[in-house]
Amino acid sequence: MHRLLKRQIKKGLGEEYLEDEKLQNFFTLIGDYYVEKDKERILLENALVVNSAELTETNTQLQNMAFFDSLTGLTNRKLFEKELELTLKQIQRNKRNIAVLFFDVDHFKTINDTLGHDIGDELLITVSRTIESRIRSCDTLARWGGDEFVLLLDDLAHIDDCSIIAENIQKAFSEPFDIEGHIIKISFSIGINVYEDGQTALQMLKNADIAMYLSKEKGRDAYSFFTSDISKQILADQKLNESLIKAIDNKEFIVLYQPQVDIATGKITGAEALVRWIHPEHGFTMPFEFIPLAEEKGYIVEIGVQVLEQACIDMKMLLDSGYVLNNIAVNLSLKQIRHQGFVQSVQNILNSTSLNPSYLEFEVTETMIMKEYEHACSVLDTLRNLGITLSIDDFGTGYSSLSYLKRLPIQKIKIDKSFIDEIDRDENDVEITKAIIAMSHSLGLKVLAEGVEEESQLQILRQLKCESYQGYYCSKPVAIQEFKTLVQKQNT
Ligand SMILES: Nc1nc2c(ncn2[C@@H]2O[C@@H]3COP(=O)(O)O[C@H]4[C@@H](O)[C@H](n5cnc6c(=O)[nH]c(N)nc65)O[C@@H]4COP(=O)(O)O[C@H]3[C@H]2O)c(=O)[nH]1
Repeated sequence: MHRLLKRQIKKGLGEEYLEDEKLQNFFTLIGDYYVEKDKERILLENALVVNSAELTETNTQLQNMAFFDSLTGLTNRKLFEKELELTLKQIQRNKRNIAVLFFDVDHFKTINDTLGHDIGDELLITVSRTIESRIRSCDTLARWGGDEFVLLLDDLAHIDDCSIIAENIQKAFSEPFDIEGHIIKISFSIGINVYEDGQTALQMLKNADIAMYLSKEKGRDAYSFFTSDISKQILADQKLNESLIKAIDNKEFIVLYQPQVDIATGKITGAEALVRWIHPEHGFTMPFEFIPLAEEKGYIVEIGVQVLEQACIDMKMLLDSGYVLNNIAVNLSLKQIRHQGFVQSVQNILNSTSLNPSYLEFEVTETMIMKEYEHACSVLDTLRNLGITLSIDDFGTGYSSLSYLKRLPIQKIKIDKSFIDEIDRDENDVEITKAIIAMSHSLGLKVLAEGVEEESQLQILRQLKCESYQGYYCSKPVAIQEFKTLVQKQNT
């Protein structure tokens, strides 16, 4: 027992209380709690002013403060940890299945920021009551902090019951809630750790938290079980994240160029700029290995600036050296379009590199535009007004809706590689490609076919009056020097 406590118990309540086991436990816990919170002294004095008749009531109040969350009334973190430790001790003697579930409310910050903290608080109370209504009395639900909750499932008949309970809870949140007139729909990212021999309370909680992050990566509104593979994956992601931050500072990215070819003349008319990362340890790293994380974390905004700058510098150099080319195409991500300073940074790069905007083309995908249609349209209108060309990448894999195409300030459609792969064997692909080309032409748009690898594919595209293509048939993406050689060879 804490020395100060001992002294105060002796002074306030008498020596005999020192032997009271219940009281010792109670005070030790309270002492622990407030030592952490730096409020030990105040609470101890409060606790010891009481006489024995008042002790029970004061105990209850103090216990409430120390072990329960004041907003939701749920068990708090401290008590949950103690209960979990106790349960783990019990299962050494009496074997049974237990699991810890870690819950995080998806996008809670947005709700708090937009609707205010009072609504956020009400929502957390509703969340608590709703989860409570879906669990058994032997389970313990606690508020971990902020918008995080933990659940201890005790005495599970079968491990699979964890999934059933998680799905049941998800189902309880499938309909929106009415919080003081605001209709709010929420979901959870859930991580599950099923107890395995030797695990400590801390490990169980940490593992459930790691599994919760996997659910976030899956796109939220999901539950995931902890496995040692996940742990490796999360560690690898953390490492990738750290090296990506360094890569931006150290400018470790290079830009390759894939030729775009006029089908009628066979001449290279432009190129698509494709980023590569020269990782200091792993070397040449392809976009699929880092672009998804860069998009998720928002680093794509800075990487995009570096790629755009390099592409504009190289295009200007090519034009100044006498190469006859029409365009340099650069991929855009949704995060870039959303970024407030994006249009200004494009303007700055065009100014500093002195590239005429009519040579620059931005590629956007249908899916990206549909996610934020109004805002995307307004940014694309501004870019178009600067004189930049806009094209739709991966066409045919998203919405492919005529009405939205009509509204967008685009000049070119890039037919997705998946329609070209078997165009020389599959009549359906020929029909789809024919329809896309006819529709694009009727809207006054040019068409480029992606992923052309064979002469037989090119022949069909020629018959279908597709203007240009890109693909390994001409060249893989190459460094600027090699691109220059290709243009010299092909265009003379
Ligand atoms: N098998 C095969 N593949 C072909 C052929 N022709 C082209 N490709 C590949 O198809 C991808 C075309 O780029 P994308 O659709 O814009 O798809 C790009 C784009 O979405 C993204 N990406 C690349 N660079 C950037 C960038 O600077 N910014 C952003 N936001 N995304 C980028 O990464 C994706 C993949 O880029 P890459 O790995 O360079 O892969 C490139 C290219 O190498 C072919 O004939 N056969």
